[in-house]
Amino acid sequence: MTIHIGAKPGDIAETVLMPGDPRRAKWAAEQFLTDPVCVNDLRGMLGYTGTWNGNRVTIHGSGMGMPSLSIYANELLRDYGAKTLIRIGSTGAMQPHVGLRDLVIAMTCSSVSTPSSTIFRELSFAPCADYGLLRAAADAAADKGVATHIGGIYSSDTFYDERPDLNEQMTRHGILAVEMEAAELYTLAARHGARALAVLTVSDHLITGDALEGRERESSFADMVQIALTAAFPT
Ligand SMILES: O=P(O)(O)O[C@H]1O[C@H](CO)[C@@H](O)[C@H]1O
Ligand SMILES: O=c1cc[nH]c(=O)[nH]1
Repeated sequence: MTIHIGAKPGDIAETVLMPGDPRRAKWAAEQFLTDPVCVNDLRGMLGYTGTWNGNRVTIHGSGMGMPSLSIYANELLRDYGAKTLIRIGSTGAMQPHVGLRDLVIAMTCSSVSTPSSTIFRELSFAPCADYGLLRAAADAAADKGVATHIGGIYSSDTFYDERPDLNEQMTRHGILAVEMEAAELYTLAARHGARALAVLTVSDHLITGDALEGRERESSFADMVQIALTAAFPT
């Protein structure tokens, strides 16, 4: 047990899927895992371990924003020996050609800051995905026929953003979409010699203002979870 995760040693699998929303962790575990067992509920941050196609997997919430994800990812990597972390999250599209329900796989993550920024001082560290996971997720998405965009994303510290000028610069520089956790996830994985990837579903569009309804979210989130699992355990 750590300060924020109540799981016993051995309760957490080496592969962990991390949605921001703890209830998405419960939903995904119930939908996709065989014999899921709740291994953490401290602070309501749910984590489940079960198997997928015979492979042991944990699905654990990260909370919203990099400070929250950083706590859980640090403890999963340092104290529970996690080796592969895949974020499964929602994202807001920043390009006209990226549509609602499309998948975005984050190759790199730009940010204004992350909880790790202070250790880099003058260095502008470039958090990037594990290439093997990225390639496997791209293959899985292609096999499934899901519209998918692979490239740079923006990991923001704010949901209610007051910098339209910054968003304009990111759109201008090809950033596909915005979310709030992946840059720190990639940085921590690099520090701990682990693999990380973010597979995201477009839930809303910053340019058009369109947004998915609740039911539509569920079905497109299912594609994302399946693709993340297939990427973690390619056949
Ligand atoms: O759907 P999740 O995984 O929570 O991800 C996105 O949604 C939250 C904001 O509503 C932030 O956590 C953002 O990254
Ligand atoms: O962080 C997020 C997630 C979804 N949509 C957004 O606009 N921002």
